[in-house]
Amino acid sequence: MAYIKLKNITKKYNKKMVIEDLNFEIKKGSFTVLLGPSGCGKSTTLRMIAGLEEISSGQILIDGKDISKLPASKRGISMVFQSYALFPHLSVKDNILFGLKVRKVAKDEREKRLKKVIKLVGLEGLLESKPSQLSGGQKQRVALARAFVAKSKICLMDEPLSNLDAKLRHEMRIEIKKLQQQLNMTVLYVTHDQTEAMSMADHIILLNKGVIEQQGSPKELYENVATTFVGKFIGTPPMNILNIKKENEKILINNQEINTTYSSRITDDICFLGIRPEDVYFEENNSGLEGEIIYQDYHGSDTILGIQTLNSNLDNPILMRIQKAENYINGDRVWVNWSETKINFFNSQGERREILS
Ligand SMILES: Nc1ncnc2c1ncn2[C@@H]1O[C@H](COP(=O)(O)OP(=O)(O)OP(=O)(O)O)[C@@H](O)[C@H]1O
Repeated sequence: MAYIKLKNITKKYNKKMVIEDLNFEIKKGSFTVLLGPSGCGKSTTLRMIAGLEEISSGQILIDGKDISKLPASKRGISMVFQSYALFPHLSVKDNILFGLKVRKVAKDEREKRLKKVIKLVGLEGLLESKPSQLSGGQKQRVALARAFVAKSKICLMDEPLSNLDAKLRHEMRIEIKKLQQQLNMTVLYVTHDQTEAMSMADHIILLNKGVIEQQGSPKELYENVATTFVGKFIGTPPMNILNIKKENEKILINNQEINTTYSSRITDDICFLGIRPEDVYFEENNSGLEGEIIYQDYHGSDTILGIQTLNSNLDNPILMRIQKAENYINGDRVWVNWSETKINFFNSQGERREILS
């Protein structure tokens, strides 16, 4: 059963529609990530659930109860912000306990919870420090401790790791996920970073311009792409989206004629072919699509090659991921292909079309 439910949520700022008829459900104890490009309405959605922003229409239900009109303090939700939102003049301890003091939680109980949470997030020895004396990672731990000490069942996190360096961000991802499981919290986490979403989420809701493009587990979004937008958004590097069209019974991909077994099934509405970089391979016998290597992006265990196909004025090269790239140099003429079972087809609107099954 849904624990948090958004029903027909609309949000307008003045006359500008930012969220339009948004519906989704979140399961109790799950880690859900609201993902999408900058400006798509993620923070607005989170802030409406928290009660920091009014909804224009619709309903927000928690455990079956409509909380749309409840003030933020009565919703039983804690929140962690990108900017940490710590009080600079208060110590770590007082920052963490601030909310409990406001709510007049007894001193004994406060101390008990503080001890537990400090151990949980690893802030021992820093209780008397001021935020200005802490690193970014330590400040974020204080913000997490403050959210956890409230013992709310729901925690909303708005890009909490964006201000940290790559290594720390990676460590904190694992820690936050671990803490969420230990505390059995329901987390809704906002990010524009798909790698973060893929590594942390049980469930991803991918937003585009205020509407849901696709939702599901990370695996579902990677392997069962609903639209070209999802293909281009999920995956490092993203899915290759190539032009495909039928002309006099011939199939042209990026303006090159290619032999396929599926040509009879290509209908006029099919406009794009999607293929993951790991599914692209070199064709030894000079068949497939012809192109030129234009860049090599070395990652140690593998290399991403960018291949510009001939006769195409497209900006985007075909990306392929290979294990050993030392035999290739930029400017090499190559032929690439892919297994037909790995192809995704899309119509002119970018929606997936099943034609091979
Ligand atoms: N207070 C406001 N007044 C007017 N427009 C706003 C306000 N807050 C947000 N918006 C607009 O609403 C849209 C969604 O903003 P929101 O901050 O929710 O996006 P986001 O997906 O969280 O983006 P980011 O990742 O950049 O934070 C944007 O077009 C933004 O300009």
